Amino acid sequence: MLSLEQQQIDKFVLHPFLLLFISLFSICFLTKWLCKNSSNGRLKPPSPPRLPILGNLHQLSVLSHRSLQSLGAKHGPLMLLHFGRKPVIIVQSADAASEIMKKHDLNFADKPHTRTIRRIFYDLKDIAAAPYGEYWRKLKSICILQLLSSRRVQSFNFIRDEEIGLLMKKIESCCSSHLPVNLSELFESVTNNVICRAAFGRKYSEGLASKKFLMLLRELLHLSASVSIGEFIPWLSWINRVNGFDSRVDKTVKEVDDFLELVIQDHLDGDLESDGDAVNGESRENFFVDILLSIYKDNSIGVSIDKDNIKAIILDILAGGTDTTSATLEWAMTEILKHPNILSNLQKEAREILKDRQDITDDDLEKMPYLKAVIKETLRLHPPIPLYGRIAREEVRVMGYDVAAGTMIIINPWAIGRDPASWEAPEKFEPDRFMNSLVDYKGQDFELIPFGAGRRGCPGIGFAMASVQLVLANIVHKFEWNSPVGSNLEDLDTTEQPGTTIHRKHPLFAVATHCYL
Ligand code: HEM
Repeated sequence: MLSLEQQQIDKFVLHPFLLLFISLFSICFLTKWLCKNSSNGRLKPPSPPRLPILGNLHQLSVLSHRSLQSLGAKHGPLMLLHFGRKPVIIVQSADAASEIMKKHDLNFADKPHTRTIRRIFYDLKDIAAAPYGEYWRKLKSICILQLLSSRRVQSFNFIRDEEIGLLMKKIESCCSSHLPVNLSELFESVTNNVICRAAFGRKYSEGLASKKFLMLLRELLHLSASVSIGEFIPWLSWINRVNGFDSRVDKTVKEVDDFLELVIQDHLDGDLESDGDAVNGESRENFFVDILLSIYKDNSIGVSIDKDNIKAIILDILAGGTDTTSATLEWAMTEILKHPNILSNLQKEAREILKDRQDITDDDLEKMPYLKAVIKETLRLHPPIPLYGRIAREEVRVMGYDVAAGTMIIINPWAIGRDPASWEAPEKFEPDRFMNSLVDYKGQDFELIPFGAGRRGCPGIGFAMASVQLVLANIVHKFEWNSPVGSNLEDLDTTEQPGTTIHRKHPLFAVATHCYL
């Protein structure tokens, strides 16, 4: 007789036929899984099922960073999608981003572009879309060493001071008439004025011709952000010809080119001083157009640059620097107003440093760690460019998966900034998390990469941050803030407007209740 114990053990001892069946079933399952995830012996990243023709395009909403985050939660931080038939790898964790932009940075140093980007940026003669190579290297070094070096950024301090002074006056006049301030509009205009004065030596915000240029710039940004279905499903390219998109691009490109041609000619002829908004007495060799023209004239960098190169670089700087900076200000102020304790911490920090002084200097900013923490927290939760791309130049293995040459890579800094694997309470706006932390946004810490990283990382961080810090410090120091009648600051709407740069859907209005000017 078998003991009860022995009988129970026997229940778990498998019959040899059952064992064989389970082994065969496992081998079949494994082979099927491997076949699905590999081709020609290559192991592909996990991938959601796709539709014929569309691939995974139907799974993307207009706020693609959000749809990709949800898909990534199911399929992992490195995921393969298909846009039409085009394979696209989505990167959504700090580790995966570090593999792309640190370990294999050289291999992923090419940038994707659309047909519209090629048209707008003079056949990729700019910096941001230029293919990796000698030409891009030379332009990037002009950008880092000459246009956007910290010395050059400092040399524009007087422009920032003047423009922020004007901004304060506009807010003050709303304050005395108890009118709500359209902060979104003011942020757009101050960042535009600063960048135009640095680029051209004058601003383009007043007068008919200037306003037209601003509208053109807005249209250009809008068009360059539009990705048509024909990019991924080539036989549908005709749609853009029929719906008027192509002719809209042609018209805007022509008008922007005419405008830039005039600006360049003015600078070549030395006509700048005749303009009403010209910077009085400021040495002209500081402005971006003049620096580029002197390189063009002496042919001093080893590759020749022509007028189209200059126009493309200037457009890059205007397109890449204006919208992103104003979006950062908009989101920072939205979060500050939503969190009254953060506003009062910022005011306390500024007022303790300034005592009875009114004007904030660069030295004061150095002593404002809480302000810097608020800006980092803003860029973590609201990176202005929530998705940016790279192209694999050669086949390479990333996190154990094979990535074929030519594959497009999309990095999602928005999802990475909210990844619970990197951040505690990721959805909360808590600047204090940065107070005793060395994590920074300069491209070394892959959990916070709003400016990208590696060779193609943003060269404009110093330029952008100089304005963001000074505007925010002044706004919180010089005014008390409240919500417009009938609304509550804590309930401020944070809906996003789709685009390459993510702004608020609705402009940010607030009431400046007390002014310390
Ligand atoms: C808050 C403001 C800004 C943000 C969030 C931002 C973000 C970015 C990002 C994500 C990239 C792509 C990085 C990559 O692929 O790794 C980039 C590239 C670039 N940015 Fe910025 N940017 C800002 C301000 C500026 C400013 C003020 C300028 C110039 C005045 C500028 C000029 C450029 C240029 C020229 C590139 C192309 C670099 C290359 O391809 O090598 N950016 N930026």
